Amino acid sequence: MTDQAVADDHVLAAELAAAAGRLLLGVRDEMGFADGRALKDTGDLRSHEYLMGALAERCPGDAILSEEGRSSVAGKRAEGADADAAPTANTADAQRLSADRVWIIDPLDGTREFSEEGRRDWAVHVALWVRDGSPAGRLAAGAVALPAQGVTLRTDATGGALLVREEPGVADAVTGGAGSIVDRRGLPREGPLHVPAPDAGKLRIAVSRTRPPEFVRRLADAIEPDVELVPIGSAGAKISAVLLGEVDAYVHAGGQYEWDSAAPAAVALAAGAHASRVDGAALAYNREDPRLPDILVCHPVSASTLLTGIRDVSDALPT
Ligand SMILES: Nc1ncnc2c1ncn2[C@@H]1O[C@H](COP(=O)(O)O)[C@@H](OP(=O)(O)O)[C@H]1O
Ligand SMILES: [Mg+2]
Repeated sequence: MTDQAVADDHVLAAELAAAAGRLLLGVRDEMGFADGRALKDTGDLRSHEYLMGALAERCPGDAILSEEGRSSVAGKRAEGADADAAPTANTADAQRLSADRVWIIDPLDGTREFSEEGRRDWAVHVALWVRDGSPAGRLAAGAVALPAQGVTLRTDATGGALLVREEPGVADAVTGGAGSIVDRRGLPREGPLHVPAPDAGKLRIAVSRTRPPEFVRRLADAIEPDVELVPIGSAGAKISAVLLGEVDAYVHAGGQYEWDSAAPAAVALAAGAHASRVDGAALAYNREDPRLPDILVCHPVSASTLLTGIRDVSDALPT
């Protein structure tokens, strides 16, 4: 076992995220949108089982941390599954914390949006953390599939990031989280992904659709550029929107877990973005406690404005 990602890990992350995404599109087609609860649970669990099985087969020695593999995930039932069958469990904590390679996955990020007809702001996250000799280890590979938008964003073996367009024609014109129309007809099948710089004097900040943190409104008032808050579901879809130039930043605090940001942060860093905690500290993964409650992703030119602005409104930060 190496302590670094090998070239195939980047490809594998993207293949698995995209395949889970296709599975989820099939679940939506099969079940429709009449029973949102059943659709969410079935999507979460079927994608989880697919990814757990595929990773166990392709990387049998690696540890896995999945949102749906926790012992606390109870009461969810996938349609068509054995009612008594519990989700496949994560690697035990003690083993995960001493492992050299840990896959951190969110089988369905933006579960709420997945269950709403017509919404395309939901994602599949597959990230690989490796022990690299440093105390915190590092994210070595990551992929974020946006199945309803027909694209996957991923890291590559050169240290950069790629935008992969799935099945041309699936999503030629797609609706972004804020209802904007994003036309991807001209995109090549695969190309380099670099975070674009914002226009001067203006900053579009993505926030949660359903629980936008109040402090981001305060931040918007406190900083110099003219700020527009753009509600989008899913951490992966929001960070992808930054990397695709649909917004300029994602700011969140008040609660989240490692699986919500590991894969999108890996891609963001590889695409040249700034990605950190809201106090500027590095994002750290494969910790004993998977809570990772806040994050800032933006182009590096906006980082000091946003970090200073956040510090200035820190009395409003959720505790
Ligand atoms: N305050 C909070 N506490 C815990 N998780 C949160 C959270 N705010 C957002 N999240 C998680 O972050 C992801 C993106 O949320 P949002 O769309 O509101 O921005 C969601 O993941 P899941 O959909 O995988 O549960 C959501 O559960
Ligand atoms: Mg999530």
